[in-house]
Amino acid sequence: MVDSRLLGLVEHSRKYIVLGVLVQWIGLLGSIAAVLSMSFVLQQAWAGQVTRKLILSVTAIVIAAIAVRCLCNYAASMLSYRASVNAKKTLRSQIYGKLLKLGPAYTDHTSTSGVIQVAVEGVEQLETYFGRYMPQLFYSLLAPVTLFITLSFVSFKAAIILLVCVPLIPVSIIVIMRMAKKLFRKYWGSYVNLGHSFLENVQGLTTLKIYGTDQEKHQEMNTAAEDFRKMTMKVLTMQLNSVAVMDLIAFGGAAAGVLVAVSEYSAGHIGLAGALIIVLLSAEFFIPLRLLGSYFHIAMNGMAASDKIFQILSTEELVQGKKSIETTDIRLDQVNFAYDERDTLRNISMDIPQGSFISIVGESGSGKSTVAGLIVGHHEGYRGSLTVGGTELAAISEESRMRYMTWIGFNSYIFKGTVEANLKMGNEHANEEQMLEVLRQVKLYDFILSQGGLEVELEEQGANLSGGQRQRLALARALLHDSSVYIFDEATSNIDSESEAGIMEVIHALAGSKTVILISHRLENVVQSDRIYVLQNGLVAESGTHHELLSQQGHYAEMYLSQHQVEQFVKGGAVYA
Ligand SMILES: Nc1ncnc2c1ncn2[C@@H]1O[C@H](COP(=O)(O)OP(=O)(O)OP(=O)(O)O)[C@@H](O)[C@H]1O
Repeated sequence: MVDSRLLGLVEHSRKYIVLGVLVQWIGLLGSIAAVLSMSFVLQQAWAGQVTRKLILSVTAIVIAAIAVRCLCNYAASMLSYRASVNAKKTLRSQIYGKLLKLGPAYTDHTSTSGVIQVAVEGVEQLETYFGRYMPQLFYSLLAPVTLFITLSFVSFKAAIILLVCVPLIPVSIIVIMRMAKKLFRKYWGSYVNLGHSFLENVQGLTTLKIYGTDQEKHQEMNTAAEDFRKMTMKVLTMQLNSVAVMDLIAFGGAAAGVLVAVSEYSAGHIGLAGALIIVLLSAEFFIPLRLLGSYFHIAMNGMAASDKIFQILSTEELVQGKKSIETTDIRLDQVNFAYDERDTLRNISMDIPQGSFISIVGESGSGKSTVAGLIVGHHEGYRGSLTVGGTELAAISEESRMRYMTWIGFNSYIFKGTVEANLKMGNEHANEEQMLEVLRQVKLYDFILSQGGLEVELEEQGANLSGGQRQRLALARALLHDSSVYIFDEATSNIDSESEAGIMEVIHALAGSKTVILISHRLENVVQSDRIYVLQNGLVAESGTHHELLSQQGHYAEMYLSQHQVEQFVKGGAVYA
C-alpha cells in the first residue's frame, strides 16, 4: 500500500504529507471536542439541568471546534496540493534529466510516445497518490486509534467492536489491490499502445496517404482504441464494485456502532451523553478509511504508471567519465560492438589524427553509422579500445566530448523559433556578424535575408524550409559550434545536388583546419580524403587513399567504378535529353 520507491523519489513532498496528516488529526480533535460538548449539553437538557452559562460556553466550544475543523480542512487541502505539485515537478524533472543523460540513445530503450505518456499523463495520475492517498493512509491509521481511546472512556465494549470492524476496509483494499494489479498493468499497456500507434500514424500520415494505407492504419487505430475502451470499462467496473464493498463495510460498521450504543444505553451501562457520543463518532471511525478506498483506486492507476516511470528511470545510462581532453587524435584498436547477440562491428582499428580528413564508406548496413555513434559516445559497451587524445572514451566527460565533437546526421533537427535562436544553439555567444558569416559559407545568406533576416520565424522541424535549406542551416549551426572534430553521417543524403555541392564545399574547406570524419554513399565526395576506411559486414575490409584503394582493385575500386559509370551515364543522358 506504500510504495517506498516512489516515496524515496520525492523527498520534498514527505514533509507536506506529514503536515497534512497532522492538520487532519487536529481537525478530528476539534470534531471530538464538539461532539463531547454537544452530547453533554443534551444530556443536561434531558435531565433539566441546563443553564444559560452552560449553553453559552458549549456554543463557544462548538463554534471554535467547527472553525478549527474548517481551517484544518483548508490547510490539509493546501498541503495536499503542495505535496502533489512538488512530487509532479520532481518526477518530471527526473524523467527529463534521465532522457538527457541517456541522450540520443534513449529510443533504444523506450518509444517517444511512451515517454510522453508517462511524463504527462502518468505523472498526473500520481497527483492523487501523493496529494490525497498518502496523507489519507496515515490519517486512516491515526483516526481510529484516537477515536478508540476517546470511546474507551465512554464504553470499552463499543470501542472494541468499532475497532474490530475497521480493519475490514484495508483488508478489502488489499484483496482488491491484488486482483486489480494485473488489470491496471494491462490498462497502461493498452494506453501506451494506443498513444504509440497514434503518434506514429500522425507522423507518418503523408507516407500512409501516398501508399493508400491510411484506411488500414485507421482500422488498426480503431482496434487499439476499442481495446483501450474495453480496458477502461473493466477498470471502472472493478472500481465501482470495490466502492460498493467498502460502502457496505463502512455503513455496516457505523450501524453496528449505533446498535451497540442503543443496547448499552438500554442496559444502563452508559448515559444519554455516552450513547450520543458513540452514535456521532462511530461514523468518524469509518469515514477516513472509506475515503482512503476512493483515493486508492486513482492512486493505483498512478502506481501502475509508476512502473513505467521506474522502467525509464532505471535504464542504464552511459557511464560518464570525468576527464577532459586537450588533443583530439582518435584511435580505435580492435573495437567490437553488438546491439544484440550478434557483433555489428568486429575488430575495427582506425587511426584518425587531429586535423585529418577521414572517410568511412561501405554498403548499407556495413556498420558506418555505428562506428560514428561509438566515436560520438552514443553507444556504450564496446570491447577493445577507443581513445581520444590518448584517453579512453568512457573516461572523458560528456561536456568535454560535446565541446570537441560535432555530429551532423542526414536529418538534422531544426527547432520552432527564429533562425537566430537555432543558430545560437551552436554557440550562444555568437554575434550577428558571425551568424551571417556562417550563413554565407553555407550559401543561405541571400535566402535568409530575403525572408527577413535572422529574425525570420521557422516552423517546427523547419517545415517552412526545403530539405537542402534545412541541412545547410544545420551545417551553419554546426560551424558556429567550432569544435575540433566534425562527423558528417550521410549529411548530404536526400537533398538537391546544389545543396549537396554547397555542403561538400564547406566540408572540404573544414578539412583544412579540423578533423573531419565523413560517411558518404557517394564516393566522389571522399576522393580527397587523407584516408578512406572501407567497411564490409562490420569489418574494415580495406583502407588507404583513393588512389591506393583504386590500385588495389578491391571492394572500393569496384564500388567507385560502378558509381562513376552510373554518374557518367546520367550526365551523358542529361546532355542528350
Ligand atoms: N539501434 C539498433 N539496434 C539494433 N541493431 C541496429 C541498430 N542500429 C543499427 N543496427 C544494425 O547494425 C548494423 C549496422 O548499422 P549501421 O547503421 O551502422 O550501418 P550503416 O553502414 O551506417 O548503414 P547505412 O549506410 O544504411 O546507414 C545493421 O545491420 C543494422 O540493422
